[in-house]
Amino acid sequence: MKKGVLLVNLGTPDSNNTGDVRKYLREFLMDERVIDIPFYKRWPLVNLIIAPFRAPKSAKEYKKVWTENGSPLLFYGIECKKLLQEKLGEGYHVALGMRYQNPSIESALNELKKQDISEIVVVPLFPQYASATTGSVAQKVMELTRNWQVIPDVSYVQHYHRHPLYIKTFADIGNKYLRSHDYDHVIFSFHGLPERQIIKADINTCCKLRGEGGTCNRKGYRKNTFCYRSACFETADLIAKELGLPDDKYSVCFQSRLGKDPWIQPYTEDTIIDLTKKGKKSVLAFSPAFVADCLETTVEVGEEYKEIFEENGGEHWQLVESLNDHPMWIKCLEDLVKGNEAHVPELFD
Ligand SMILES: C=CC1=C(C)c2cc3[nH]c(cc4nc(cc5[nH]c(cc1n2)c(C)c5CCC(=O)O)C(CCC(=O)O)=C4C)c(C)c3C=C
Ligand SMILES: [Fe+2]
Ligand SMILES: [Fe+2]
Repeated sequence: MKKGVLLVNLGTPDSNNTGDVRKYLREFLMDERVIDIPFYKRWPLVNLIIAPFRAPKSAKEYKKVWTENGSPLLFYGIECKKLLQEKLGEGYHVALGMRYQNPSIESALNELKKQDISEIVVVPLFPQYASATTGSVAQKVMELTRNWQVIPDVSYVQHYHRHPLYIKTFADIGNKYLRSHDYDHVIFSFHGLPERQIIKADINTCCKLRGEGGTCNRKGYRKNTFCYRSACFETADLIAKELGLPDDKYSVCFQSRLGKDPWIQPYTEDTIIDLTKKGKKSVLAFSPAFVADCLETTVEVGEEYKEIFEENGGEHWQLVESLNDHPMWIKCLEDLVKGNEAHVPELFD
């Protein structure tokens, strides 16, 4: 019998046309774990306001990242699936599903069902746990498998922001830039989340106890590995340690806010403006919540934040590209599938 592996990323539109982008946004944002408000409020907000108004603007941005291979998020997903399959060999069958749009998680599970599979390891392509991403993937897999005649043994990789190979791969890619230019500062810009969502996930009270709108920043936050905000700060500290960056040489911030509710802070835009006020002229920007390049890295960090930096007096802005199909990242995926205990680096002991 083979072991099944289900790689899952967020998903991307089928094409960069406004219609497909609108369809994608509707499916994505109607997920109750993403916009976590009651259905009767979510439906009009998504279908009558956000999706129709955002789709044309987003389609323009998707056109900028689209390549001859389509969306990079999907392209690198397919590459990772192929390379991981080669690495794992015949005892495994690797399938790829997207939480929203295509290839769907349902199609990937059906592919696995046709194999002689005894168990499935689900690897969400999100290093830091969030209910909106990892949680949503787990819920979908449970919904889809609950009526199978033979329910497989399914396990979930919940987070891997501490995995040394994930950390080292980002450091390796970043080092390429650090060796060739003397940067004044480094930023780690993570995808944001509504503040209320991390409060809801606050199983160890790390956010609530730290006050200031529920913050749990910096040292001593290691207990709750399911707090997205904590995990982001820890990720940045681990990459910075690997790069040998002193504390005052890097900042952590959160991008991609949607809507008017407070999201986790500091916001990337504010951090950039702050840095320019402090006279920082050259900045290297990591975006480690993403394991593949996508709209949020290439356009948002690589172009939009660069513009803000330059408008405010900055001179040199460089995005560190994502893990994509880096061999050390594929090795990390192999470790995650095989349940190899990641050595947890001791940061603060
Ligand atoms: C890295 C993990 C991600 C978290 C956490 C996340 C939460 C989250 N996102 C939105 C709204 C949007 N996100 C969009 C794009 C997008 N988001 C992620 C990942 C996470 N999202 C990725 C990988 C991408 C890029 C997809 C691609 O095809 O390139 C978008 C759509 C883009 C746009 O129209 O500008 C929206 C909208 C919310 C509300 C949320 C948490 C609640
Ligand atoms: Fe997102
Ligand atoms: Fe927290």
